[in-house]
Amino acid sequence: MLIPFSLKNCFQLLCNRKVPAAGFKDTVKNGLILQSISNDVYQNLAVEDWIHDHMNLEGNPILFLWRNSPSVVIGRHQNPWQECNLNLMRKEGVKLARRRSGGGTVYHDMGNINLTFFTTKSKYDRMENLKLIVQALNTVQPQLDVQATKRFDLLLDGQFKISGTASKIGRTTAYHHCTLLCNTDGAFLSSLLNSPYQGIKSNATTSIPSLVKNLLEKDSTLTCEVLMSAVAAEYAAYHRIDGHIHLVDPEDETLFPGINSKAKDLQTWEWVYGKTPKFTVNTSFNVLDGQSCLEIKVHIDIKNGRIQICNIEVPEHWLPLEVCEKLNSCFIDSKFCPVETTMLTSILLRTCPQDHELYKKWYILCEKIKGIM
Ligand SMILES: Nc1ncnc2c1ncn2[C@@H]1O[C@H](COP(=O)(O)OP(=O)(O)OP(=O)(O)O)[C@@H](O)[C@H]1O
Repeated sequence: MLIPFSLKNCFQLLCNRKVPAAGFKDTVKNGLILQSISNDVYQNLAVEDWIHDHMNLEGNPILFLWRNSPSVVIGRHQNPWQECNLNLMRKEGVKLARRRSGGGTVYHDMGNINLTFFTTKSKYDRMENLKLIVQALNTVQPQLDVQATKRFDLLLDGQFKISGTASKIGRTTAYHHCTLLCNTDGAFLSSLLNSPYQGIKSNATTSIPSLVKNLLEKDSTLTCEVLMSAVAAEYAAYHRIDGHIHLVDPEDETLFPGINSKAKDLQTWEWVYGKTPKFTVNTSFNVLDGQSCLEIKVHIDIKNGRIQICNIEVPEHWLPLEVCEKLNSCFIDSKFCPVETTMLTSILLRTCPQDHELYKKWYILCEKIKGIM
């Protein structure tokens, strides 16, 4: 008996089943195309996690299309302080997300499409997916010169990056996700992906900056909507599946049981900042001492996003050693993150020296150090 087609049927049958139910193959027609109705980066990344963890993709590849409100997305093994301007992001309300896949940092906004290709591990093939995108682009605009590179980027006119790739390979399933720049704010992208922090040393993966360009600059008809439809049509033709794009709500627990807790996990400080590979900061700054300038040196070791060692070197005549050591120890175990500095501020204020002059110096140093977090 053929089961009437509904997305919920598909999901229930594909979840945790080694073999699709009898008749089901005809129903799902060997694959699905989904599009998120949410523009929240954490919710959309949670859909990826959920599909990766729960679905049987044997013979049933899935294409997931999604877009986000302004967000910077770092790779699994990256250091956000090295990759982006966190202060600017906070000021402008740009979200920071750490994805589960490796690779470099990309900027998402509503002018950027994200495409996730889910397959079994054995069917995972990034070049095949990129060729499919190129084919879709050529269908809507045959004059476009787009090539896939060995690094799995897509280049326009041989030099401008329009797509970056990353992937996650699990025990049985895998996904390849990539971006596609249609009409992104390029100037904003550049300023956000420019770290102002000095003196960071780490083994984290570093991004490889490229010149980027929007497809819309080449042809004003190449909007995100047009490109999403074109890729979906190409995908359907390639896999010989129903080309209908199913809209999904990443908050729908009846479709994705447990998904909201996945989205919550992706937003935690422990995941976004705490997963940063250990790193050190060696920096210095000047403070005024009457008419002259004093150099203050700072060395900080950070592990799991928390300060393990903090050494502030100040000329003793300016701030007595015992006061400086007290300040160092206040920073130990605090989260290296400006969002968390309100808590740190209260600790620092509770422990600051009573003496008015010392208090002023203590305060200047605290503000300078918080500025590098
Ligand atoms: N949405 C985007 N689409 C394409 N390129 C982007 C986008 N956002 C930023 N970029 C460019 O890509 C650079 C990062 O590229 P990088 O190769 O390090 O990472 P990636 O493309 O995510 O993945 P991978 O490291 O796996 O290739 C950024 O510095 C910027 O020049």
